[in-house]
Amino acid sequence: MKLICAKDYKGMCRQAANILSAQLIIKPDSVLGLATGSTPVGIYAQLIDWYNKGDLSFAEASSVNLDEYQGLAPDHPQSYRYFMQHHLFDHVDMRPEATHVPNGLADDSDAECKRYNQVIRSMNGVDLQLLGVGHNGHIAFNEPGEAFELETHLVPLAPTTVEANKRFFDSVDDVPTHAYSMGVKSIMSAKKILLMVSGKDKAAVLAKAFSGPVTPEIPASVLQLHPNVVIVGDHDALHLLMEQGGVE
Ligand SMILES: N[C@@H]1[C@@H](O)[C@H](O)[C@@H](COP(=O)(O)O)O[C@@H]1O
Repeated sequence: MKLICAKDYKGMCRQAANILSAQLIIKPDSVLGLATGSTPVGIYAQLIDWYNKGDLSFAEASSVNLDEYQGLAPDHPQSYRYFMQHHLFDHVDMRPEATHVPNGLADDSDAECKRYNQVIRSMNGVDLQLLGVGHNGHIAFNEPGEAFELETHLVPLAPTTVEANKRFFDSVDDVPTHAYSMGVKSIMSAKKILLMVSGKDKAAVLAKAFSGPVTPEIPASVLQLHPNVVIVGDHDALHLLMEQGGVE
């Protein structure tokens, strides 16, 4: 596990964008596992900037997103499909048919999970998986207590996750109660994982995840078992983990 500590959010986004763009330069047809949330907004902005300067192309790449709220249409401003269009896809040369996000409006949730697993399998593995972490240690929408062997599944969101995400909606009642999420097993099959963490409020969970035991109660702790993880964060998020010496 490698730890990169930047002084602030801007610096960490630049470092993370360096890693993702190096991946695309070395392997232009990379399969990128992409994430949503407020943390990755800055890496996408940096990548768009480099794309506009002609330094980067997504033309041969494809992508698979971690999750999507059940019940939200792709053009709903809080859907993760909308987020990806708005923060990345609409601004770069990624082929629209090469971008994949679960369908929040699927009638049959079991069939949608199977379809999405099939999409992931047909891509022969994710080359680089971008990840954030929730305050309770969730990765994608894998909430505490969920089995590590799950692939894409429908998740009832933890009350703390609904609470944390209500800032994006008009009221807490508008936050969907369920989401489609890649499972821990799908995430762990990526060849490389780039975990981004920012802010003081993530410091405690990060330290628990990487200097404590591997346990489904803190889903991010499973990343200790992955052979190729880079954590990129700002000092606010990483200082506790570094003090505890949790990462060699
Ligand atoms: N499903 C997403 C996660 O993929 C994300 O990592 C988490 C943290 O988001 P933020 O980066 O806004 O703190 O929020 C959501 O629950």
